[in-house]
Amino acid sequence: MAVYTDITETELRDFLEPYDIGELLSYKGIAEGVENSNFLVHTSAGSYILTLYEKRVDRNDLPFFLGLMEHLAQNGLTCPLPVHRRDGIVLGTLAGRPAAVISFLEGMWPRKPTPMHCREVGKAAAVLHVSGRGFQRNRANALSVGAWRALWDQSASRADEVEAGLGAEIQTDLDHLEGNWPQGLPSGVIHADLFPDNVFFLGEELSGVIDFYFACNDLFAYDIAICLNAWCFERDGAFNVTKGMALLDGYQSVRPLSGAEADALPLLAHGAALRFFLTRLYDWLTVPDGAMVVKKDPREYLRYLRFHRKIGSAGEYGLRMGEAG
Ligand SMILES: Nc1ncnc2c1ncn2[C@@H]1O[C@H](COP(=O)(O)OP(=O)(O)OP(=O)(O)O)[C@@H](O)[C@H]1O
Ligand SMILES: N[C@@H](CCO)C(=O)O
Repeated sequence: MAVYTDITETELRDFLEPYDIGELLSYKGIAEGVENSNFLVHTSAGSYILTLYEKRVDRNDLPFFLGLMEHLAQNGLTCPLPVHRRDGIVLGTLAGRPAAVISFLEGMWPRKPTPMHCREVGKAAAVLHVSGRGFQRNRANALSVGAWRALWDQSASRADEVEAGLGAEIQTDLDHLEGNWPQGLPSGVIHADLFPDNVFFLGEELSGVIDFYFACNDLFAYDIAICLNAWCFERDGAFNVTKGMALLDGYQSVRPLSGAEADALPLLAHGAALRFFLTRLYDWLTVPDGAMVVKKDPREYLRYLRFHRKIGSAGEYGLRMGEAG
């Protein structure tokens, strides 16, 4: 359970007092997620999510994340809305952490994504990219290629605990990705963590996207690369090209890719796999004492990055240029 910081009922009642969301009836920690502490809060007015922002979230970034949710919701993407207090403020402090209340979104995330889910998430990613265009704030991607070496350095000495001989392999990847990372591709606001557990469905309908706490300005195609990793591999580590095709067709039904974006996709997918491998590895080796959190296995992403190294062109992911429908 990702509850790094616990709260008492009294603290919560005091925190909720400036909001117009009725009387507190119950609350409980949410047994999912690895980044922040989340609570489901029931009041006489309905259900809400209370988030206490933890280690990877910089308080100065919160106006970007919370403002972005409002902007996207107003421009065609279904996502949670931050709840404003009576004085208009959306960000407070609870148990020493920055904290916000956001609206509760109905739906379930897909435990076994199908090509239908992949097509819908591809579409939603493109809608997000297009809807984000007028958003006035900017946030650099703190976990892009320039940050990976420092992240690796924090784990490198213990990486053999995960797999012997990993050091040289990851160094080679870092050199290759740093030396070849594309410049000048179309960019804007990206989600940067669009995994199945952040996308809700009601039946076959995508009912909303959550968890904007890695959102940033970066290459649109990098967001697609993250999705290919998160949605299109099977449990046995095999890439499912039918899912890849569905995801890329779904994306291109809203925003077609340029030739340069298509050419860059294998490298971006390789980089995306390394990014999630590195954060998982760091957490695997250093998760805080006392936290109840299900750690994610870095080896899953090690398999993926080994796969991407061998990809010659985006067609191998199922990309069809000029013929998506
Ligand atoms: N607006 C919402 N409506 C309904 N449920 C939500 C909402 N926000 C969060 N949740 C629930 O809380 C869980 C964790 O939320 P979230 O993914 O934002 O946490 P996190 O710690 O940032 O996780 P992650 O590991 O995905 O980064 C979700 O899987 C979902 O069950
Ligand atoms: N989606 C991430 C965790 C949250 O950043 C992962 O699966 O590693």
